[in-house]
Amino acid sequence: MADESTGVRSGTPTEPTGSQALAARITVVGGALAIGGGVAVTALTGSLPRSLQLLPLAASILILGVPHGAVDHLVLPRARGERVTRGDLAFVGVLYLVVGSLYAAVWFLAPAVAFTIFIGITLAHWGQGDVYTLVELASASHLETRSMRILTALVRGGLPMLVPLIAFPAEYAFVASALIDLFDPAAAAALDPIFATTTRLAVAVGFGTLVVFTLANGFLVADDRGPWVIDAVETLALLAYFAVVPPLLAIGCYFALWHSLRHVVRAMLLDDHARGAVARRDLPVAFGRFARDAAPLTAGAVLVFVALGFSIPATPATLADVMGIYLVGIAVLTLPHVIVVTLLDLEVGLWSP
Ligand SMILES: CC1=C(/C=C/C(C)=C/C=C/C(C)=C/C=O)C(C)(C)CCC1
Ligand SMILES: [Fe+2]
Repeated sequence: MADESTGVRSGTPTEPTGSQALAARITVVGGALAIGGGVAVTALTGSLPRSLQLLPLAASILILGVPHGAVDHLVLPRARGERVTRGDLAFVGVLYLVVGSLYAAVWFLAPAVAFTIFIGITLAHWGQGDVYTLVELASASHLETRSMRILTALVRGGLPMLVPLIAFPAEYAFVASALIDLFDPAAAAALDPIFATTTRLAVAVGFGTLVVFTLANGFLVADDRGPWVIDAVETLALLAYFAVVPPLLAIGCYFALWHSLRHVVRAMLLDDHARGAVARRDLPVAFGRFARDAAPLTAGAVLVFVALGFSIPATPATLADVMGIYLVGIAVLTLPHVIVVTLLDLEVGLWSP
């Protein structure tokens, strides 16, 4: 069905199909809920206690967040129009086992290094997800070159990873310690220079320059200014969002309703049944299909979190410890997930336009 094509191989943006148009609307609604909800809660409550700020992140264990990666064993064959074979399952299983174990070992041996890697992976991965949505669902003509796509990925990933560092250094340091202390309470001090005013100032100037340069360049090269406006509005809205909403709350809402929802929609468009349901505007069926596909490995991920909780040197005693275990678990599962998503990107030519 050419009408339902989800390929971007041509490099030339095409008119979105019916299911893509609805998919794009879903991402806009999710994004507006995350940003509107986060800003409204912050405006109404001032500074919410951490235990309440953590609620969206906690919900992401079962809602959208963890499940978005739990279909990794299905997406590649579906993107190729093939049936899912035992070989596909084995490939993703071994990938998760090998890459996840190696990276878990880094957490045990050098937790401050592992944390820094985590921030870098997340920056690249959340950036790559937004580039996919802009190219595929918003038909962004200003992202026709690989260099514009890479710049945009750095901007989009930098918003959640760098703006909180500039705006909320104490919260950022708290989260860094919560994760690192699980393995070695002395190790977090190595990251102190990152939170120094001069470092944050340099990050602010460097990242601000990148944002302005990327948006200005996009404006100049865009054939169609509509998608560029979407890109610019989203970028500035996320910039403001991460600058004012306390990061635990901000990241929790963003992870579920921005990054994960966008990937869930992408996965639904790759599945014949879910895509058909989206085309019929039957969202309960589309999300139901996704939930069924994601359920077994979401449960598997929860087992990984529990196993991690038992393996760390410390005995988890506080909410910060539990949050730390969840985030380290996500980190370990995210590295293989990034490899699958990158293969998926390559499948549709996202990085060779
Ligand atoms: C919670 C939190 C942080 C880190 C969150 C990260 C790094 C989350 C990564 C999630 C991933 C990779 C999900 C999978 O797609 C920061 C930025 C230190 C700031 C303080 C709050
Ligand atoms: Fe992801």
